[in-house]
Amino acid sequence: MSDQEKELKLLRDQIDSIDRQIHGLLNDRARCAQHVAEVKEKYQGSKDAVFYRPEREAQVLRRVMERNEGPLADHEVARLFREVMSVCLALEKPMHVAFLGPEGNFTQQAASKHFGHSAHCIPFNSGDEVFREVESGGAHYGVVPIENSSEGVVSHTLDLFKRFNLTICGEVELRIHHHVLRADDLGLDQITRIYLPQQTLSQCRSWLDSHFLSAERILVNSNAEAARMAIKQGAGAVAIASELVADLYQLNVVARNIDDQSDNSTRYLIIGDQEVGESGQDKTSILVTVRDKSGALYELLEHFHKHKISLTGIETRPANSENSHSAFYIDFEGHAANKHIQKVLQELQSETVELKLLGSYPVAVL
Ligand SMILES: C=C(O[C@@H]1C=C(C(=O)O)C=C[C@H]1O)C(=O)O
Repeated sequence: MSDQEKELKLLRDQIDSIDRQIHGLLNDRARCAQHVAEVKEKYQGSKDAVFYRPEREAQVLRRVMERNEGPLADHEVARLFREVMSVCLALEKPMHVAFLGPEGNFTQQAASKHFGHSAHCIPFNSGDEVFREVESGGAHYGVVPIENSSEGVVSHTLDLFKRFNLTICGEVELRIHHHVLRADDLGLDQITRIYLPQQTLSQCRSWLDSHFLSAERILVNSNAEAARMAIKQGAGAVAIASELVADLYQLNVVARNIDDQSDNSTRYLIIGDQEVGESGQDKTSILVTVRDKSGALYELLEHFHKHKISLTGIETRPANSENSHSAFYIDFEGHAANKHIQKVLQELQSETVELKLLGSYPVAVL
């Protein structure tokens, strides 16, 4: 055995022994999670037991990142623990998660990022269908896009909260990376047709203008459909889509990260029908309807200012009523169980036409 082989053997023996310990500890953890499930069932009943606890998962992930001393990067260890919790939760109860499809899109990536790969994620054709599936109990949770950093708010998603009585249980932030994909191996040569959905065009327009101004742009319903069309049309056709779509359809990535904003990202909401406890770093979302009058928004926001509560987002939506009312979706820091926040909610309640608490949930960790 050479010196190198001897040194490698010693290190690999060490790795084998560490793997045995990790393996044993993982199964110890899984057994604990099974016991947790038994306790939940014992006290809540097997029909009403709430297995997924977003606040606890956020705390576990935050703690993992805080105590991490490397050499593994914080987000890498957190990603590993995300998957460990995902398999443990699946042992307690396999999670069914509805997402705004089709398969392979960024919302699916957001769902996997949030729930890990042991959750069973099912695509639906519209936000309405996702909400309906969760409301009817067909899925435990749903994942829908709410805001993109370059395109702004997805107002259709916001409006669904008026129609459905579901709560927000969490949020996910996903970095969006678009690539140029094609079936042949011509690289960036001879591109005549580009298949892409409208929102992808909005996010990559400058890059496409400067590289392929003369190529025809054909709008399709999703990045996955763009890939299918690029394959079907063959020579000269490319799709703009994600790495996941490239893998799914076995396409070559011929240009990477063509997003006009290098930090292009989308925020997604996790919807469900449970109240989430405090995690220590939470957000609350409400929908308020007020009578139209000058200074109405000012008066509304005054309450937050008075109690020193930071807003993280506000959107105006038509209130959909014959009276002259305006509706606002407001996100702010803090949990509804907090006395401070309860004060503001009480004040708003007495001054608004309607106040709907959409939920308090942990600030996105990963
Ligand atoms: C184990 C629990 O159930 C689930 C699994 C978790 C985990 O694996 O750490 C954490 C929270 C829950 O989603 C728990 O509630 O503590």
